[in-house]
Amino acid sequence: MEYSLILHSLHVVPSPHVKNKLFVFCIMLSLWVYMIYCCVGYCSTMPNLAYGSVNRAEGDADGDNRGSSLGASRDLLNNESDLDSRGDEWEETRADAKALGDNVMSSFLNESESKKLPQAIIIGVKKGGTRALLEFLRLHPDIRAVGAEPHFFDRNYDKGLEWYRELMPKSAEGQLTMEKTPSYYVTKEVPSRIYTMSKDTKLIVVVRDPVTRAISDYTQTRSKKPDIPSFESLTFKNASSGLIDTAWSAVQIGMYAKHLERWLQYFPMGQLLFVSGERLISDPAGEVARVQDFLGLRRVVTEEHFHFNPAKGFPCLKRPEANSKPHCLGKTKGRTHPNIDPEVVQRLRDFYKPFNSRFYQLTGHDFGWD
Ligand SMILES: Nc1ncnc2c1ncn2[C@@H]1O[C@H](COP(=O)(O)OS(=O)(=O)O)[C@@H](OP(=O)(O)O)[C@H]1O
Repeated sequence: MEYSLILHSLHVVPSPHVKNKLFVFCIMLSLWVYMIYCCVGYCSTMPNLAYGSVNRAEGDADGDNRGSSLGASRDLLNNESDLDSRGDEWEETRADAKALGDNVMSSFLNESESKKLPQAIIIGVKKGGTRALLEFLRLHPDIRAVGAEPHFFDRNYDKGLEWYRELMPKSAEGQLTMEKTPSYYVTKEVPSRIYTMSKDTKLIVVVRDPVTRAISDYTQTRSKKPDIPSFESLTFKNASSGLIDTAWSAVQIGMYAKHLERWLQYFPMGQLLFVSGERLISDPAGEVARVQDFLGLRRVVTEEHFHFNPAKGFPCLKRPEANSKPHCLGKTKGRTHPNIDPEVVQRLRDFYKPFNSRFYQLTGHDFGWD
């Protein structure tokens, strides 16, 4: 009896009324799923206001160097930088994890998006303002940028171009792919390697007064290793000679002309853009306009995207369309510098003078550091 009932129920044919209800339910369900994917996809193609996540993560990352996801660190100039950049990578990788999630969703709908090798790279300089520039540019809808520093051309070159491409976010036709790794500018092997990838790569360098840059570099190292010797003693080869120690990376990076000459063996001057780190703070919209022009993009990021925060002393980002609070970079950007003996500062100024003059001559631009 039970057996025949089961058989009967298996062969029950739903009435037309039930069929209609099922049909409508299926349509509603598909529409609902489609709308959710649309919303997520739309969000990921909006200008990327990653500041919030960078900001939060920076607070956590300060003084903590765990979690570098981009391979073993190796700095060709000075080991201390390994420690420095790992902290940055950690905070930036978290911002990227979010971007990656967004990418997965948006590409679900847009099959035409693909990962591309970067057509433009911010190659330096360390402590010049590279993070600020990249975050400003990420507001542009035609730019897709990886937040973490890939260090492909200096530390991870043996992993191959496919490894590098995989790190990039997906981009649609007409969008530019970018990355920033400030150590590229001073690493001997990098110009030829980028040239081998593509001789058309656009190169952006954020430069800043080399003396302030050196102090900023030292401040970052000291925040991780409080016991290092004083800036004054590291500046000189030894106390008695009074000779500047050009082997110290904090000093060496600021000899911009010397490094530029290496790049010019591979790339014409017109393929490099030098952004003033000072103007990036005093007139961010002006500097970003130059960068957008250089990249051949519409001037989308403008004055209305910046808000100067007097407490922080730096411009922060805002989205004019949303009435949201401006987002500033975290506390690892814009640190208070220690007071340095003015005599040592002057010695460094004198040391950099010929390098600066040569740099102004090569770039055709006086950055006003002297
Ligand atoms: N908008 C904004 N907010 C905060 N900080 C800003 C900004 N614009 C430029 N800067 C300057 O950027 C300096 C850090 O440079 P980088 O991002 O190139 O550093 S790093 O090489 O990636 O570690 C950082 O250096 P310090 O002031 O020495 O911390 C800042 O002076």
